[in-house]
Amino acid sequence: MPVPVLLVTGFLGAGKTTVVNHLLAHADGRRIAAVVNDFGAINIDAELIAGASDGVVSLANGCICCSLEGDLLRTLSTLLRRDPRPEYIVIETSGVADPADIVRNLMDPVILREAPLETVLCVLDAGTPASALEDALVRSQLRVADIVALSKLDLAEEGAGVRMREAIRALRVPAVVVEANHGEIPLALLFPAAVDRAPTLREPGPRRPAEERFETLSWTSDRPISLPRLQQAIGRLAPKLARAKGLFETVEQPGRLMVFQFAGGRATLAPGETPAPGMPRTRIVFIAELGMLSQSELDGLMEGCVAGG
Ligand SMILES: Nc1nc2c(ncn2[C@@H]2O[C@H](COP(=O)(O)OP(=O)(O)OP(=O)(O)O)[C@@H](O)[C@H]2O)c(=O)[nH]1
Repeated sequence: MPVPVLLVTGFLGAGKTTVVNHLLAHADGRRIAAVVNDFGAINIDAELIAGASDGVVSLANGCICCSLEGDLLRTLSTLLRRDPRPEYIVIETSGVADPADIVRNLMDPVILREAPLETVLCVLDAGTPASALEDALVRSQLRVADIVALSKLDLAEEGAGVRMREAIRALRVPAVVVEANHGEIPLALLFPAAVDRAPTLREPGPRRPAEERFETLSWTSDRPISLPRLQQAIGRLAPKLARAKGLFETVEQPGRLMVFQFAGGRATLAPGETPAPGMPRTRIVFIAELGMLSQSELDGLMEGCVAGG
């Protein structure tokens, strides 16, 4: 039996991991394998994806639309050889990935037969400004979508949903648009009931490598972080950042990890798990357009956040 693949795309911080997490948490016993690609050296997303019924495979330190394309195909082959075989495979791309290249790779005849690309889901922050919808990467992510999930409607202005639907229609995106409240999308929509039909052949657009536009810097430490100092540092870094996320222990609440997210100009903190032995207590990745942020500037600001720093 072929294993249908769901490809989840969408810009940095749009809400892809939230959708994948929701999907895995509502798998109802279905074996769903997740392949998660974080562009940086540390794959925070793989750690944030909990409750995966058939394991999470993490692809880090590169982008599956650029340098890791071979890794993706090898990973899929390995997943297909698992016993028992997964019933579904979800691939979460990094927010900087142009899915056109991934779709092209998934059109490989063997993969298409064994793990056909069933659905491409693009998660779109409902608060995305009109100008950002003109961005070539965002357009490419939208253009390959079968379904566009509008996230963060709870944070967006009134009427944002209607405006986004109109904007998507104006871009001639041939997708079904749904609302995803904190990642809530019915599984049946993403993996329609198995029908005996040939997989859809797709014609992706031109290549646009993500690694030429964004870079990921990371910062790790074994010392806890002072929250007020971190807030100050993030305030200074914010204008340069496209996205940041990480896990850290605070001076204020030792022994417990906090999950830090910076997306769409908004920073949030949520309680996380207890720190795993052997892992640095603080791991944060920062994604910026090339040349916007240097490692030395980042190190300087972040070193100032640790206790006694
Ligand atoms: N209020 C609100 N927050 C949301 C919603 N969906 C996602 N978020 C938050 O948005 C932030 C980014 O969500 P992620 O799911 O990590 O985004 P992502 O697209 O996986 O991010 P990258 O993989 O780094 O590009 C997190 O803090 C989420 O909790 C939503 O519907 N409402």
